[in-house]
Amino acid sequence: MLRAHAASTGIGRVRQSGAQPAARGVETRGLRAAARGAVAGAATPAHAPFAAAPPARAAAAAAARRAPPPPRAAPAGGAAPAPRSYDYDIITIGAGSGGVRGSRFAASYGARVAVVELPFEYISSDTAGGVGGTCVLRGCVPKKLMVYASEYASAFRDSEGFGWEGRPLPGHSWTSFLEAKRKELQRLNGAYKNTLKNANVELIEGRGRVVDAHTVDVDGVRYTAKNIVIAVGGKPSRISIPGADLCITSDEALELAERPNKITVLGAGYIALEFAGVFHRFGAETHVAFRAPLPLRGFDEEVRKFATEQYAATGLNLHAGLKPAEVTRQPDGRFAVTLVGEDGSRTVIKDNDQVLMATGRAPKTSGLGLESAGVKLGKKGEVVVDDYSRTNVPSIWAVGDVTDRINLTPVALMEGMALARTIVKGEPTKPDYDFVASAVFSWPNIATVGLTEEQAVKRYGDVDVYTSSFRPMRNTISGSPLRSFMKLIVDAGSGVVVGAHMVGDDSAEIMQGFAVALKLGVTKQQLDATVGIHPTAAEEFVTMRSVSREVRRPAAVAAA
Ligand SMILES: Cc1cc2nc3c(=O)[nH]c(=O)nc-3n(C[C@H](O)[C@H](O)[C@H](O)COP(=O)(O)OP(=O)(O)OC[C@H]3O[C@@H](n4cnc5c(N)ncnc54)[C@H](O)[C@@H]3O)c2cc1C
Ligand SMILES: NC(=O)c1ccc[n+]([C@@H]2O[C@H](COP(=O)([O-])OP(=O)(O)OC[C@H]3O[C@@H](n4cnc5c(N)ncnc54)[C@H](O)[C@@H]3O)[C@@H](O)[C@H]2O)c1
Repeated sequence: MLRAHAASTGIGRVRQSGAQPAARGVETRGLRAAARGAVAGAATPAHAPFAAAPPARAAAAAAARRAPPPPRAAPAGGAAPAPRSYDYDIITIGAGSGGVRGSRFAASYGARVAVVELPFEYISSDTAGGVGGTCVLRGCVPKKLMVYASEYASAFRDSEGFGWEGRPLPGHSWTSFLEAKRKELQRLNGAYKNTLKNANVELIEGRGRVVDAHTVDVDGVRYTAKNIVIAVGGKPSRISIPGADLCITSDEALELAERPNKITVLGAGYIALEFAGVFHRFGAETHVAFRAPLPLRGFDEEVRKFATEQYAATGLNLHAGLKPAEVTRQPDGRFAVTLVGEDGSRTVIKDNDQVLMATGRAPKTSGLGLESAGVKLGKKGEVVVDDYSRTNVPSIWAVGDVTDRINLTPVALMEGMALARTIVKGEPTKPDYDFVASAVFSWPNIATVGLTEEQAVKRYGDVDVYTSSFRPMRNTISGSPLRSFMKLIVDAGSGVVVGAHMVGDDSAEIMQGFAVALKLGVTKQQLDATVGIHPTAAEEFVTMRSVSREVRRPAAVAAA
């Protein structure tokens, strides 16, 4: 079965069948389902915050476009007197995961919707972006394509143990890969535009800026809307050290004209470890430098330790407990990175072709006009929203990374869909953040759902921990030293599984199914009663019979 990324689903996947283009086929299904919802919504207009007009009105409104409206008094808090009619029911700024999904669903429920997006470029800036957003154009998709490309290198090496001969390894053309990847991104960008068109969402290309509680400016043209949705996502944030401007970010790492021979990655979060894995598998001498004793802050402590051992076993160079101090250009054009330890000691990593700064991302709110419209921003510049994604200005809402809740595509999709229901259908819907699974597509993969052991102990006090570390069957004769690790965390009181974690091949694929089980409240007993699929690594999750650790709260605390 062929699987491809589909415009319709944000990050969903589609079966390719028949002559119908994959993205289209699924979109039709999605829209049909959504259209059914629209009929249901239309039957109860009294509950809706506004009466939705036929989509044709949106086009007419756009055609009758407009000199800037006369200035309105817009006191902070958005309490400006509302005009009698608006160009749109909803204008969304940003056509990424959250913006596209929310707009599409809102339109399917009958709202007049427009979405504003910057023109397409591979590398984003204040003036460039593209329909599809970060995930599709410079995040999940191109990153995963790079991961796939790099995996062949270790697969070729491992195949020798199984009798495949043919040293040296086949050569890799970076240029052909880059071309293929770019073509795919262009296809996806087009598919997403079609998705919007088919859903009757008007696309306005340009840079959006909020003027007041009901007005958006796009490169000098003003549009009014009953509701404004901010879905502008985030951008890489550079730490302020001398030579920061010499570093690349994830945007550029996806677009390098040549494969680096040596690279240093600063930071040890998702992006750092995923790109480190890619370049390392491609054969680059790869260094990862980070401040903490272990990478992947926020992950289960035991998982962090195990993953660190595995990263080291692949030959990745890890530099723990070091702060980046400076990046300089050497006379030969390459780069030197200086790191400083807590004790003031200095480590210099020389001769890097690239230095990747993967030190986090920041909400893209500067210059968006939010403060002058009275919208409250947080410390990182994130838009502060309530449980329904509403800001302190009642007609302005925000979804996705710009709100800095859980910065993942499926979460942005969920928030967009919930918001469409809230605004258009008049059914206040909170996104549900329980048991959001995620994966780090590093070498090896890490996947997780639910609580870490540390969080579980804090929440439940008495916790049973089941762990298993093993050499996967493939690696018994492939020669790869890599092992896998699985961990289940059980609330000892109820027997409910509250956390599942894995380090190893296929862990992202395996964890998706366990996320469903945990979301439904699976107990350890029910996992034990499940028959495994043999021989797989996944079966280990249903065959961990002996408890590795019983963590119990101190008697005094239990008695209190
Ligand atoms: C390298 C990388 C890898 C990632 N990998 C994964 C992964 O594997 N899995 C996962 O779940 N998540 C991943 N993410 C995170 C994921 O990409 C984001 O969580 C997701 O894209 C957030 O969607 P969004 O709608 O909030 O914003 P975005 O997708 O960022 O979309 C925002 C859009 O708004 C546009 N915009 C910004 N300002 C304006 C303006 N003023 N006017 C008009 N348009 C504007 C931008 O051009 C952009 O298209 C990754 C991120 C990165 C950077
Ligand atoms: N596979 C996925 O699902 C995936 C992949 C990539 C990104 N994402 C999302 O994007 C978000 C951003 O990813 P990210 O890796 O950029 O962020 P992150 O928060 O995961 O990691 C940032 C890293 O930079 C370090 N850092 C921050 N400030 C620093 C400083 N001043 N000096 C030195 N180090 C510093 C942090 O300690 C951390 O190691 C993630 O949190 C995740 O939600 C998800």
